[in-house]
Amino acid sequence: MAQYARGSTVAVIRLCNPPVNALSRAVLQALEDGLKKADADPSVKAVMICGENGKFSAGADIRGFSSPERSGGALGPIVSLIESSEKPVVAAIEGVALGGGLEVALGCHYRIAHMKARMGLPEVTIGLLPGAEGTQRLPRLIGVPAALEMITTGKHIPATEALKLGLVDEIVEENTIEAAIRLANKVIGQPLGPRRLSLKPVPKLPNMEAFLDKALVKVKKQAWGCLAPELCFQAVRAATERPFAEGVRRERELFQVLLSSGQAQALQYAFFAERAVRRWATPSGASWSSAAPQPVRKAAVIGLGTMGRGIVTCLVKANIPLVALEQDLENLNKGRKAVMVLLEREAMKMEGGAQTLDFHNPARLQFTVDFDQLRDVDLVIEAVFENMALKKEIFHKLSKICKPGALLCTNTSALNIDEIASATNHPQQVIGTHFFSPAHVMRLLEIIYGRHTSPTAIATAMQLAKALKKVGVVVGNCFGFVGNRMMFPYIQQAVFLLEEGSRPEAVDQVLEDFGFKIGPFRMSDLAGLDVGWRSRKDQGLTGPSLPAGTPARQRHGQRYSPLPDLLCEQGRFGQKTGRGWYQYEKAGGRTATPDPWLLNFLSQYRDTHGIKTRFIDQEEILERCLFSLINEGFAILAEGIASGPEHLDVIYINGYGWPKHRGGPMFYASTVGLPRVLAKLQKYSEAHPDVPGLRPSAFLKKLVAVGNPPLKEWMSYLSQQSSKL
Ligand SMILES: CCCCCCCC/C=C\C=C\CC(=O)SCCNC(=O)CCNC(=O)[C@H](O)C(C)(C)COP(=O)(O)OP(=O)(O)OC[C@H]1O[C@@H](n2cnc3c(N)ncnc32)[C@H](O)[C@@H]1OP(=O)(O)O
Repeated sequence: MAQYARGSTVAVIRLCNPPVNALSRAVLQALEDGLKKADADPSVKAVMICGENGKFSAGADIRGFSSPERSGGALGPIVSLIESSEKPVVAAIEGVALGGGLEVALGCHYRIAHMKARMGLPEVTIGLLPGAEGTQRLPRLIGVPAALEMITTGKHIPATEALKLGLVDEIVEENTIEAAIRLANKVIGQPLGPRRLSLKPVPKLPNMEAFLDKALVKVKKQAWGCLAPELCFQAVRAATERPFAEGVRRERELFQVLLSSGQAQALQYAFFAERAVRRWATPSGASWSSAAPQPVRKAAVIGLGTMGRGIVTCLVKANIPLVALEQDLENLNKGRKAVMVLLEREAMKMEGGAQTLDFHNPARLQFTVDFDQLRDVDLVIEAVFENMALKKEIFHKLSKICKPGALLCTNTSALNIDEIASATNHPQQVIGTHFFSPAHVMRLLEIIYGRHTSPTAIATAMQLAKALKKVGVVVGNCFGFVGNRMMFPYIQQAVFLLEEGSRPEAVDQVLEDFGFKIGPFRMSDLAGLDVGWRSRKDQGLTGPSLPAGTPARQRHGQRYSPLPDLLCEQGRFGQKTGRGWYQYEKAGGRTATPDPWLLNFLSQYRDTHGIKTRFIDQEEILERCLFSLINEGFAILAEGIASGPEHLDVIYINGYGWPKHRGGPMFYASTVGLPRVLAKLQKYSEAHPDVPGLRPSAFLKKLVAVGNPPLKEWMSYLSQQSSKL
């Protein structure tokens, strides 16, 4: 809704639709009614538009785009109505003015913003473009380069930057509403023509064509298979080439293309999925609604290897006082230097912003080898080597040293949280916090509760994720948790495809064309093949503990590929050694080129094992890799390891480079259609009966049997008893 109130000369229209004043159909109707009322009232000389509860508006109601009665359609004409008003209209921007909200403000003749307000046209991030004439008005107001940047990236800009760009006329530190009413009174009677953006020309650039050509290259490069950025670009280009009305027509055409694209639906699903995972729950009944976090006033990180360094950097950025601990002075000094380099870099990126990094102050960041320094911390994140015995030793020590109630987190990517917790006297305070490398960059934090983890511990870890500006996803305890567990069959299929006749670059290409930033072999080379090798040795799948006489390509009666082990035995660990699935210019090099040695090696391997090489097409590569990953996802859901498909999707988008415009693996499966996923898995499983990862999960079969219900109904088909937790 929108409330209409009339002062002595200025009518106030207040958008109200909590929590963010999204522009629903009802809000738009009320806005239009208010404008018409103000127009018809001779005592009203000016109009002020603002939002309730200190927020202007977060734009169109995103849920409306996927509902049969779409909400966005009516906005463009209302923005025109505002602009054509014969009485001055002032926008009072507090909190956020985003998307359609900013487009409303662009229709106003004047814009005044609070210092702390943020503005942006983030439609591109949900697969759309500003469809209420914003792509035509913004370039006229702030020029093509700045408008293009805002529209194609969707970034939010602070009020101070908006003022510099000319997006707002004034910023205030105190009462924005009063300031806007003062401004409205001041401009009564002044000519409105120059204030109507649709009448202004787009500011010229010395070489507009060359600028646009260059900008398009940049947009395409950043878009990575996503349609919206390029169509946003085309809409802005139309503003530079056509009169306003024609530009608006073009904007509408392009908007329609995006609206009906699967990508917009996937991105909007991802938007809500990211919010849905904040409402965590466990099978035992603990949940976000009843658990309260405990404060984290001081934290500690143990281990300053690659992960620990990134974690320290995140905590410092979140302004949490911190103790960083290493086992000896040599490692401490090495770690400290590396942390300082990261922090200096971060500080440079933040230069000019409101926040500064305080990392030279020992009261905020202390380096030590003394466990006693951990006595007063509220939370510890252990980030040492992935070794159970070592982790247990550390947790045993922590349990004795840390104050009662301190949260004990382990950064592990696969190890059993319950076993680690068993080394302490406080298993309820032990929780897994799986960071992704580089930890100060990647948004995902997988939060793993064990059998005894308390709801308070989960709530505190979720609160920590928020403080670190990460997406926390709560999952149950099993080998590899959610992300890596789903990754195992995907990688396994990729390797089996090599055995059968494919090449690393062919497999990578298919998955990169699908939208992954990096295919499975390039990814393994980047992460280091030795990591998986060590884990397989610990599991007794390879190495000295493998019983004599074990068949080379079979473990526990299932198909096994020793290819990655054989590469490791040759010292081919990936980028770090300059050789892996690819060859690199040098050890530590990053440019992967196909390696003739590997092709020769694969061909010998096939000969040794009597494997007949066959041509494998792109469809098979894609389906075997993705459907086995998705299949594992269904098993995870059925076991109650995650409480919904959204959790798996958020994990994959934020931690594993899954293309967001495809909505995550489970959403993707729903778009492919579960009957098709099932049929393909059945086909591949028949061809490879010794590969359990291709055997369709019972839950997938059940969903197909009940008629392929929409994703949001999947979990209702699981009985309570099916959860193994
Ligand atoms: C029929 C054919 C028509 C053809 C012509 C078409 C013409 C189209 C015209 C206009 C088009 C306009 C396009 C748009 O405006 S699209 C929307 C653009 N806006 C956004 O993308 C903003 C999204 N929101 C955010 O970035 C954040 O939510 C923010 C506002 C910054 C607040 O962040 P925070 O404080 O962290 O809070 P939450 O993110 O948790 O949000 C709180 C709850 O509000 C819900 N929310 C937020 N924004 C929207 C929205 N725009 N629509 C619906 N709901 C929204 C959010 O989901 C949270 O609720 P919940 O936790 O229940 O999920």
